[in-house]
Amino acid sequence: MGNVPATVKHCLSHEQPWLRRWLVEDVKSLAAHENPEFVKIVEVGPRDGLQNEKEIVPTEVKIQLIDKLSDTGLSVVEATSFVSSKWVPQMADHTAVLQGIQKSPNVRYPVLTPNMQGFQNALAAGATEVAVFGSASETFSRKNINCSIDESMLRFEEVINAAKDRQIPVRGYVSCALGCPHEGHIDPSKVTEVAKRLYELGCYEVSLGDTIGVGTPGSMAKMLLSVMQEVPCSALAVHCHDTYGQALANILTALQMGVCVVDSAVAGLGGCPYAQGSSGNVSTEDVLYMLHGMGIQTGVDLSKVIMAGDFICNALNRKTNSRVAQARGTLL
Ligand SMILES: CC(C)(COP(=O)([O-])OP(=O)([O-])OC[C@H]1O[C@@H](n2cnc3c(N)ncnc32)[C@H](O)[C@@H]1OP(=O)([O-])[O-])[C@@H](O)C(=O)NCCC(=O)NCCSC(=O)C[C@@](C)(O)CC(=O)[O-]
Repeated sequence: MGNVPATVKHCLSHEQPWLRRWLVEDVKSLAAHENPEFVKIVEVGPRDGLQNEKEIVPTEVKIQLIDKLSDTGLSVVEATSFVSSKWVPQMADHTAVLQGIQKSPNVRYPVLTPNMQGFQNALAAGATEVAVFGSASETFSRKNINCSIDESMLRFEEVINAAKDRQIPVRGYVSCALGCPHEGHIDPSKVTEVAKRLYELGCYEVSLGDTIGVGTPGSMAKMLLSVMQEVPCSALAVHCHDTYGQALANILTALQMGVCVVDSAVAGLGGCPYAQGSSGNVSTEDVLYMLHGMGIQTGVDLSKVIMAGDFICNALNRKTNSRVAQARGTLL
């Protein structure tokens, strides 16, 4: 058991028979996953990072932010949301943003589409990749997208089928994967069920969201162990908010379990409009610093991301949430 990740040892110490059986069978392949060589970063700052801003951010600022991020080596920059402007006024300029950016051939620009109306608007604006977003919590689903989990799956199925016809890749999100602002604890089996449904409907990647940043390496490991029984690890991403300061530890746990895709936001911007009290996403700068320090490649230039972070923080008149950006110049 010498090579077994610490998180797994911790789980073993809990003596759960199902977990023990699973671990005995699979622990070798799990250990072999330690430290992936390459991690794909999905930059969600322009969408998840800005959607909760009280003051409307000028469209030109959003465009400049995305253009700066496109020049950092990032391969995915989530650009905006085709949701109702009554629900999320900050994303009302989705079409202007998507059409105003300088699209780099090396970068993909997914946009959120909760239903067919959003999908059609996104297509008309020139979107070439979309994302549907579900939840493992019934209450959060109703508050966020105004329908039950089952109803959301019917909407997503329509979007995914329409996207398949046009060969448009669809990413899926599962919110509240480690806790819900309304229901509290969410059972890993519920996360697994929703993730599996999204994957089986045709999402090429399912991002597991700690929407309110309450997870710990313990709950992340338990949740992933459950989800990985139904969805291949290669199709999973983690999306951590940093409310309780656990995001990097949770990401490290996911990496040790074989996850190779991490969502993050430049300058640690963010928060969900339907998850009061949740703080920003883990900052891209801090994730990059950790990954590069572990010898993991990302293809992303940290100093350029820091500059993009400076730009948006100046525009918002805000101090960065990135610890790496704060430390720069004092320690390096
Ligand atoms: C999903 C809806 C649209 C349903 O909203 P609804 O009100 O239930 O929709 P409806 O079908 O009943 O239609 C009502 C009105 O909305 C319009 N409408 C209907 N659909 C659209 C659309 N796509 N775009 C623009 N308008 C739309 C529709 O045209 C109609 O307009 P009206 O006739 O009243 O003038 C709404 O609830 C909504 O926009 N919610 C916002 C959800 C959101 O953006 N949440 C934040 C992102 S999720 C997140 O941050 C979590 C994540 C992904 O980051 C991961 C994590 O951290 O966990």
